[in-house]
Amino acid sequence: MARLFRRSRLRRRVNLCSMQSINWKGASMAAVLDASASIDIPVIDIGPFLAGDPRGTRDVVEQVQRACESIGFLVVRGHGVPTALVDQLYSQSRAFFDLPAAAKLAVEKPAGTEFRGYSPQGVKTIGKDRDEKLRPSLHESFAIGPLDSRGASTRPNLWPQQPTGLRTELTAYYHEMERLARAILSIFADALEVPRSYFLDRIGQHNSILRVMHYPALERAPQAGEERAAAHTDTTAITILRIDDAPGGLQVQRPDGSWIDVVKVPDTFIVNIGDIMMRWTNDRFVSTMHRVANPPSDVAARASRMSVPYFCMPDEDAVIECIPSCAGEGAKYPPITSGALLSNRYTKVYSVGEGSHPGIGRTSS
Ligand SMILES: O=C(O)CCC(=O)C(=O)O
Ligand SMILES: [Fe+2]
Repeated sequence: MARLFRRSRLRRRVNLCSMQSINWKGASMAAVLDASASIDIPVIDIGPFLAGDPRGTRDVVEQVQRACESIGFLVVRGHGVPTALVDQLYSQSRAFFDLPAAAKLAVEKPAGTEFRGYSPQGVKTIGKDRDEKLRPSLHESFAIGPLDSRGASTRPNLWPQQPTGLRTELTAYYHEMERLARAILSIFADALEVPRSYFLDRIGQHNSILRVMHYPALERAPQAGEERAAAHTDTTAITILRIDDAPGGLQVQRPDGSWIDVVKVPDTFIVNIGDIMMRWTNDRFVSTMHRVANPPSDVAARASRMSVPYFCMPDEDAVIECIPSCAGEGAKYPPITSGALLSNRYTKVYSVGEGSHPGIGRTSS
C-alpha cells in the first residue's frame, strides 16, 4: 500500500514539475534553458542528490524517472566532475589521435571480444548487428577497462607511450565516471523502488569501458553505408557521454521515429539507458536508438569531432534479470549474464579478420 501511494504521488508531482530541456540543434541557450511544452531530453541538476538533501533528492528522482520512462536520455549538471579534468583529457586524446598511424597501432586492440586498446577506422561497424549493409564506421577510438586487476578475466590495459599525460587523465576520468555511475544508479534505484544496493551490488566488479572517440574531418563524400556511427542502442546499464559541439553530432530517436539533434550544454554529461537497464526494468526504462550523423558536406572537410563515452557494464557474471518492482505481468527477457550480452554485441560489431578498410578521414598527421 505504501508503495502504491508513493508511486501515484510521484507521478502527480512529475506531471506538475517543469524541466529544462534540449532538443533542436542550433537552438540558442535561451531556448535551451526555457522550460517548454515540447520536452525531449531534460537537463537535470543532480547536485541536490549528491549533497544528500532529502527534498532535492526527491525532485531529482522524479525528473530522472520521467526521462528514463520517456526518451531514455537525460543531461546531467551538478555532477561534480572537474571541468579541468575533462579539458585535459580532451587535449591529451587529441594529441594521441594526431600521432602517426604506427604509433597508435602499437597499442592496437587485439582481435575478438577484447575491447582495450586502439581501434583504427575499418575494424568496427556500429549498428552492424541491425544492418548488414553498413560499411565500417567513420571513426577511430581508444579504450580502457577497469583499472585494478580483479580476477582471471580482467586483462591489462594498453597504454600508449605518447602523449605522456594520457594515462594520468584517463585514469582520473575513469574514477570520476565510476563515482558518477554509482550516483546515477542510486537515483535509478530510488525511482524503481528497489534498495540502492540492488545495482551497486552488481557493479562491485564492473567491467566498464571508457572510450575516447575521434570522428575525423572527411576527405571525400561518404558512400552509402558509411556513417560516423549508425543507429544503435548501447549494451550498457547506462552510458555517460561527453560530447563536443562540432558539426555532425549525436542524434536521438523519439518514440515517433523522428530524430533529435543533441546540442551540447556546457559542463554537462549526457546519460542514456542501455539494453541491460532495459532488461532489468522489463522495458520500463527505454534503451533508445541513437546515432552520430555525418557532417554537412559544406563543412565536412574541417568537421573533426571527439566524444568520450563511459559504458557502465555490470560485473561480467552478473545475471541480468527483471528486477522485482518491474515484474508486472511477467519478465519479457530470459536471464543472461552481462558478459554474454557484451560479447554477443562485440562479435557482431567488430569485423574480426576481415582486413582493414582505410576509411575517408584524416586520422593521423
Ligand atoms: O560519439 C557520440 O556522441 C556517441 C557514440 C556512441 O553512441 C557509442 O559509441 O555508442
Ligand atoms: Fe551509443
